[in-house]
Amino acid sequence: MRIALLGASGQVGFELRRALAPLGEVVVLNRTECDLSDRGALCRVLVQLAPDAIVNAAAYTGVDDAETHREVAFRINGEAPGVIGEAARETGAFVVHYSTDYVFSGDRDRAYREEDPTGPLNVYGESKRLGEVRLTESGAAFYLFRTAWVISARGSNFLQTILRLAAARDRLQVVSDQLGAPTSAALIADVTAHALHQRLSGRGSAEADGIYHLSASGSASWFEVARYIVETACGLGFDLRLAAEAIEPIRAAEYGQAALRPSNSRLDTTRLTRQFDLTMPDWRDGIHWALEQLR
Ligand SMILES: NC(=O)C1=CN([C@@H]2O[C@H](COP(=O)(O)OP(=O)(O)OC[C@H]3O[C@@H](n4cnc5c(N)ncnc54)[C@H](OP(=O)(O)O)[C@@H]3O)[C@@H](O)[C@H]2O)C=CC1
Ligand SMILES: Cc1cn([C@H]2C[C@H](O)[C@@H](COP(=O)(O)OP(=O)(O)O[C@H]3O[C@@H](C)C(=O)[C@@H](O)[C@H]3O)O2)c(=O)[nH]c1=O
Ligand SMILES: [Mg+2]
Repeated sequence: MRIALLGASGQVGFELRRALAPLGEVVVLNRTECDLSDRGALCRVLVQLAPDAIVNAAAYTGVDDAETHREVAFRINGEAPGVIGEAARETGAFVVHYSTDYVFSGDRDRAYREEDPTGPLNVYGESKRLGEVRLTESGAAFYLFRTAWVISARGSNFLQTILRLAAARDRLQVVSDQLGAPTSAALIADVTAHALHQRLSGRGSAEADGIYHLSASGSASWFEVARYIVETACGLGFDLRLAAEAIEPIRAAEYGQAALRPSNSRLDTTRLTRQFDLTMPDWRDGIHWALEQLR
């Protein structure tokens, strides 16, 4: 079994290197070998390698930056998944790709299901939605995992940002009108490996290919998540200036960022847990684990 891995230096990609290793030979294709913004090179490298599976964890993830870098975000997040899909169809490879809660507008009052209509509020979300469409249209066999609020002990994410700010400041304002479930990169990688192993070993059927929502269970606002991070870090002995009680809730409109974000980012994981016989752990477990790793 040969698996081509794109985006191995990212949060999810790093964990995938570990999680996919028992499935076979993992061929890491970094940006110099395989730039997702170079259509021709991407297709050529993948066709030449002819792997059994292509796992694409590479993406343009700067949500605010994407507002002013629309073209590059669309090339990497929108067009590249189509190119990967075409190469996969040509060589018979199975594709794993990732998308985001930001494909939704967030105006529903329940967790989003796979078939709910999309309606991105920002350029990043629009570009990721185009990637979903392009991969689907390519005719390749795929799992597309929509995840949300990725955290990890490495890389750039909300957990790292809050720890950095908590070490330097004694007051912090965090938005309390956006709900979701922080999901650890390790969980995403482990679920991917489990699902891919079933599919490639012939125990998973092609009828179950397609889109799955993959997030930790439970939900909270960014404000509640920030308080949990600081409380837990203090309990684990981190040296922080900021006390959890000194974090104040504010509304997103007051915080003011370049890109709009959905107020409801909750994903319904019923399809995933039923299909692969899984239980999604609470979001707090992922944060706790990442903090223990950092300690
Ligand atoms: N982060 C989050 O909160 C969420 C992420 N997702 C999705 O999950 C997936 C993984 O995200 P995450 O691990 O957080 O991403 P990261 O931002 O941590 O990593 C992105 C990866 O993509 C690579 N990359 C970026 N541009 C290119 C390019 N032009 N050619 C080749 N490689 C490139 C980066 O390489 P380099 O190191 O060289 O820059 C890096 O390895 C993505 O599809 C993302 O959209 C979904 C929901 C939430
Ligand atoms: C650091 C900070 C953030 N915030 C807010 C801003 C924002 O609404 C929220 C989270 O901040 P971030 O910059 O981490 O959010 P963001 O980069 O939008 O995170 C998103 O990334 C992309 C890639 C995804 O796909 C999404 O699932 C989601 O994880 O917290 C505060 O209110 N105060 C603060 O001090
Ligand atoms: Mg960000």
